[in-house]
Amino acid sequence: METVIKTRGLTKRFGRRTALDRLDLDVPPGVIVGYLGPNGAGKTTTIRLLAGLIRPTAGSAMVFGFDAADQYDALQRRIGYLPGDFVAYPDLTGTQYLNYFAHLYGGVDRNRIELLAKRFDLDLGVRIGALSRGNRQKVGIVQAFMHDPDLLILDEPTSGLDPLMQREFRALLRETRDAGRTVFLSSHMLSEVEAVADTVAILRAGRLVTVQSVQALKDRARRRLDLTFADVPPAARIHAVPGVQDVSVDGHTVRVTVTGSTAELLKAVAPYDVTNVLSHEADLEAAFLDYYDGQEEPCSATSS
Ligand SMILES: Nc1ncnc2c1ncn2[C@@H]1O[C@H](COP(=O)(O)OP(=O)(O)OP(=O)(O)O)[C@@H](O)[C@H]1O
Repeated sequence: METVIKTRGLTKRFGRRTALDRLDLDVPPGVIVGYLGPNGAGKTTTIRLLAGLIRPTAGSAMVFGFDAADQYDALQRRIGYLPGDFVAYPDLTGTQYLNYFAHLYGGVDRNRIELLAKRFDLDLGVRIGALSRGNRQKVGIVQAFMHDPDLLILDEPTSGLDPLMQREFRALLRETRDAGRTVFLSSHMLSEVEAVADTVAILRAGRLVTVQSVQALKDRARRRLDLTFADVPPAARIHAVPGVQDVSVDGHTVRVTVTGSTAELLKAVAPYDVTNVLSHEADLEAAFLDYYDGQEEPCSATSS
């Protein structure tokens, strides 16, 4: 299977500042990758490298087997790019602006433009300068998707969109993925990508910290459990179970926090006549913040 994005030792320095440090990343076709990291982590730098807008200081970024920095012409039609700071010519209407890009792409199905605009409730007859920030962002979204590219590279795509439009946008991403396209989107908010991404790659201070499936991230996240017993077991018995923390007893109910699988805990308490188990949502945010704030060390992970 053709690898869509393949970076090796991809590095970008601005003067003495290393914005991106030896990134090794493989993205297969037909997935949505959420590229996450705190402000200044290097997300936009990576995206600009992949879109061929800046040249790496070292290493390489290959997209569909072409060098993103040197062979952009071969890639232009296959990539849909939405910059984080989308600005368009304010004096043009949406239609004029999109027609201009459609021409650059060598022609685009007008119907598709109309459908996308309608879907996002965007009036293409209005001058871009007169649109609200969210509506300008929608022009950028239509521009990125209108030529039905094989790869979407989207920098903070939902910024400025209201919740209804964010939901519509997520639906569009899923359809795009289900049609076999690949989506690479950056965000600094886990909640934004959790709902839609198959894989998350987490970047911190220019280094890739981890690449894993959203499911794997959930599986290793902390989860709160309330266990109710007819016959409460000794707290020490529960404390002894690997991954268990924060044990508190309230009458017949024992509250615990478990990291990873809850199977060991359930096995350990089985002899004590459990009458009820209440499992709260896994705290994905906490697992994610561990990566953000340096609890988890960087690795040179490669996704598959
Ligand atoms: N053109 C530039 N000149 C100098 N430094 C830059 C330039 N572009 C980025 N940087 C620096 O590189 C680092 C990474 O920036 P980048 O914009 O890639 O981060 P980011 O993860 O996209 O952050 P944010 O979430 O705030 O958008 C930052 O320290 C930034 O100041």
